[in-house]
Amino acid sequence: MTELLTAAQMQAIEQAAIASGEVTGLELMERAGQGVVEAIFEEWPELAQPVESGRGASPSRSPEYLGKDDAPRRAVVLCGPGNNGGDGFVVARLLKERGWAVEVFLYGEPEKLPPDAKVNYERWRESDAVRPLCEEVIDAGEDADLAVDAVFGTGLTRPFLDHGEVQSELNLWQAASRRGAAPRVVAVDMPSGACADSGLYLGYAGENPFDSAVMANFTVSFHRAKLGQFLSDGAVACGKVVVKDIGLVDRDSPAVPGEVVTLAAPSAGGKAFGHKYSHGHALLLSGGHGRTGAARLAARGALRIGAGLVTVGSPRSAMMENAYQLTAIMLRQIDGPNELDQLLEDRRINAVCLGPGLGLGAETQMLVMSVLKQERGTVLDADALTQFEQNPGVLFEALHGNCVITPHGGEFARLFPDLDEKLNAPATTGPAYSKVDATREAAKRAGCVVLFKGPDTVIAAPNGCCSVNSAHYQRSAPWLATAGSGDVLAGFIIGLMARGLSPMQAAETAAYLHVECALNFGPGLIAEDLPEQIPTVLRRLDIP
Ligand SMILES: NC(=O)C1=CN([C@@H]2O[C@H](COP(=O)(O)OP(=O)(O)OC[C@H]3O[C@@H](n4cnc5c(N)ncnc54)[C@H](O)[C@@H]3O)[C@@H](O)[C@H]2O)[C@@H](O)CC1
Ligand SMILES: [K+]
Repeated sequence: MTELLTAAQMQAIEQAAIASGEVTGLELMERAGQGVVEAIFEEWPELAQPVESGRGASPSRSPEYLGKDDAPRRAVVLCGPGNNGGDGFVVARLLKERGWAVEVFLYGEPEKLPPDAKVNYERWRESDAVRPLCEEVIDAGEDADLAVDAVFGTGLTRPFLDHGEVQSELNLWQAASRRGAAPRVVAVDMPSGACADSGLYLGYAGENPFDSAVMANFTVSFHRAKLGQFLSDGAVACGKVVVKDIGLVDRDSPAVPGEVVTLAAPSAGGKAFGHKYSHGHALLLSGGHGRTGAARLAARGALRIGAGLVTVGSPRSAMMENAYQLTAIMLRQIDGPNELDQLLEDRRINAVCLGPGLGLGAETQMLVMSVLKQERGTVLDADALTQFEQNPGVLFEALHGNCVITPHGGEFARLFPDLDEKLNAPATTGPAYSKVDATREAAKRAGCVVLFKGPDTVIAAPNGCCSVNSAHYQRSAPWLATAGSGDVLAGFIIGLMARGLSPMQAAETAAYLHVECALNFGPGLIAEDLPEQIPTVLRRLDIP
């Protein structure tokens, strides 16, 4: 797991390091600029060679040593009014020291630059010009190898909509550069205009920022990745995230609590020992005739992920339909809450999932209430959530600490309309309200773990623990958005809860493995394929 930082957390770490006397702001800025340059050449080693050379040119050669056929590499560097701009001046200088031809543009007034950025501005000005940020960037950049976006980083507080034509040009370059037809775009810390906490582009009310805002081929961040690089638009706009160490140490800062982590491969698992009952018994409730597939998908997920026993509880109308299609999974007839209560007298059934395909109506509400009374491991998904659209408070009162609810965007809006409104309101000031903020508030209100689905799945517990399961960058699996995939996720969670994982651990592990299953299968995936990937995925991750 890696910690993701908000802008405030990063600033607190930086300030503490400077206050301790270990390092100065100027040194940090120099390391940040060095980190960017290092990352550029690691990502694109060919840029270390002068144009047309290819004869073993040294990356550190200065222009006077270029061969007669060699032309220097060219960059445009766009600097902003804060320390992100300061990093940009360092990058410009270091590239120039490597023999590059560099043109620098500044958004803002030089005399207002913060002290460290001003020092680096002046160092650059000793030998070179700085032009105000203007459309000429486009002409200057068209034949360049590289465009460096150092306009705004973690300090963005309001929309950056000025110079829209320059931003959309950077946007076009990052797309065209993949075909080798334009300069590559590197963002320093964040693509400018996107909020480092929420990933939202500020000021794009109802518009698609991906048409016109800055997008990068890759983004170089410092010390730790930022939340906004994994959430919402930010997870698309960064292109890829490289984190460079600038010599800071983590410190607990009571002023800015709230650690959020990205999930890594789980070590939990271990079905190596024990009786089938010691791995728990999960019950999943099926919908009626014609609506049974969702529960079976979830049940298959629960069994594959290692629940000792899995039972589908089915109404009479769907018994035959379920019986034809279940083998290792057991089947019990359950008509209504009384029969459910009777079955749950068997205390070995330690985890219950309901919602997928269950249908809407009074009976669903009674079944949910009946299960919640039992305080057993419970996962509520789909219809079991939508059922409470009119009276979410009733659900929140009944939920307890041994539950996980797994809303997608629509279900989240039904249960938490005010949080959804805040999340989807046009972001105009930074740091903007994020999916992490919304999920944390939801978990507190619901009194249980909330797993808010999406390519940026956020999981939060009522105590504030929070993680992001990102299906972006090297874990991008767009084919996971397929019918029934959420049912399998609910099944994975309940299977792990049956095996004794805590609700938070179960939700995190299931979410991680769900994406791994999709990656393992690849395009063409349908929900039925997901549980079948579990054996390979567990073997690959060395989970016995
Ligand atoms: N925090 C750290 O530890 C380090 C930070 N560094 C760099 O410093 C950056 C943060 O610097 P800053 O806090 O100065 O923030 P930024 O450089 O992101 O810019 C913020 C400045 O611009 C103003 N501003 C915000 N939105 C604006 C808008 N839309 N239009 C006009 N002005 C606007 C703010 O009032 C502030 O003065 C990081 O992203 C990183 O690149 C690095 O130098 C190294 C270490
Ligand atoms: K930037």
